[in-house]
Amino acid sequence: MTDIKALGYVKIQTDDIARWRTFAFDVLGFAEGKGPDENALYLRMDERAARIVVVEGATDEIVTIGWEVRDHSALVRVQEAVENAGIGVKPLSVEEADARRVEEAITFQDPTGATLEIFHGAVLDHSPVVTPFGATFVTGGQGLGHVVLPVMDINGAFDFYTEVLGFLPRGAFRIPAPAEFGPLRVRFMGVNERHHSLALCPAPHGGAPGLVHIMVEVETLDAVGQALDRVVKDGFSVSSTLGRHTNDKMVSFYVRAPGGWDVEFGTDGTKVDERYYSAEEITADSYWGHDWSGSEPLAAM
Ligand SMILES: Cc1ccc(O)c(O)c1CC[C@@H]1C(=O)CC[C@]2(C)C(=O)CC[C@@H]12
Ligand SMILES: [Fe+2]
Repeated sequence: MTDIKALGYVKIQTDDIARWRTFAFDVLGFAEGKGPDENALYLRMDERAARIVVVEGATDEIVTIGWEVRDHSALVRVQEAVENAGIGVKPLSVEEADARRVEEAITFQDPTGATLEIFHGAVLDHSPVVTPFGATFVTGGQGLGHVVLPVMDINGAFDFYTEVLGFLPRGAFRIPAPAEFGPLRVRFMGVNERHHSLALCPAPHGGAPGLVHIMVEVETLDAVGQALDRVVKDGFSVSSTLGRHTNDKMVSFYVRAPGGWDVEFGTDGTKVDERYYSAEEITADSYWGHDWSGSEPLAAM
């Protein structure tokens, strides 16, 4: 089993922090947290000080993906595995760990070029999680949600995540491609009961934003529908209509975030019990819905 327990946090950079503030708090309905950077947005979903941190910058991109381990020993084991794979690992300084509200973290680049941080000892904020529209986010042992990364060499990246970091394959979705590419598959991977905490999507990756989407889950269908109402009312672009996925059974919609990637906002995801699970290949992304025809092209990926 992997030492990685969950998707812990993500840090995002945007060149339009004002639009992101509206998107995060007035539209999606995250709770507003506090943190060391006065200009950053701290999106709270639960007792963690922040699950999503949005910082101002010249470009729109994913800055870092934080994966959580149980404790110091687990962190050392992950570090050894990554170094044995020939990848350089750097410990974060005490100041850097403090800023992330974790006890200890290491950082390195994954084969897709994404900056990963492995951490333990998340610092909690015990003040009530007051979301502006009353939604409750589903986190806990299932972590923040999931991230989908674009990757040119899907097979190399999949091998790294499964063999070096110990992610569990949670099925695939074969996508049409010319024969010379060989079979191309979106690969789903999990580390806990959430069906997938990570998916790798065969796609050109020319740099920023380096992200296809981030999924967050709420407890009720009403909270999803109400968020979709606010998305439309505030003029954000719906990338995909409401639908139910065939693998994680989640009912979700996708909205274009400022920065040219999507937020998937869903509910009713299934929980995987590893004792009885084997990875399967889906042949449709959804039972119904998920019409992508209105989607704006992804930013320079
Ligand atoms: C198929 C699927 C199952 C569960 C998910 O959480 C989920 O996001 C998906 C869709 C994955 C993938 C994507 O995000 C980018 C656009 C893609 C490639 C499609 O056009 C179909 C599958 C989509
Ligand atoms: Fe997704």
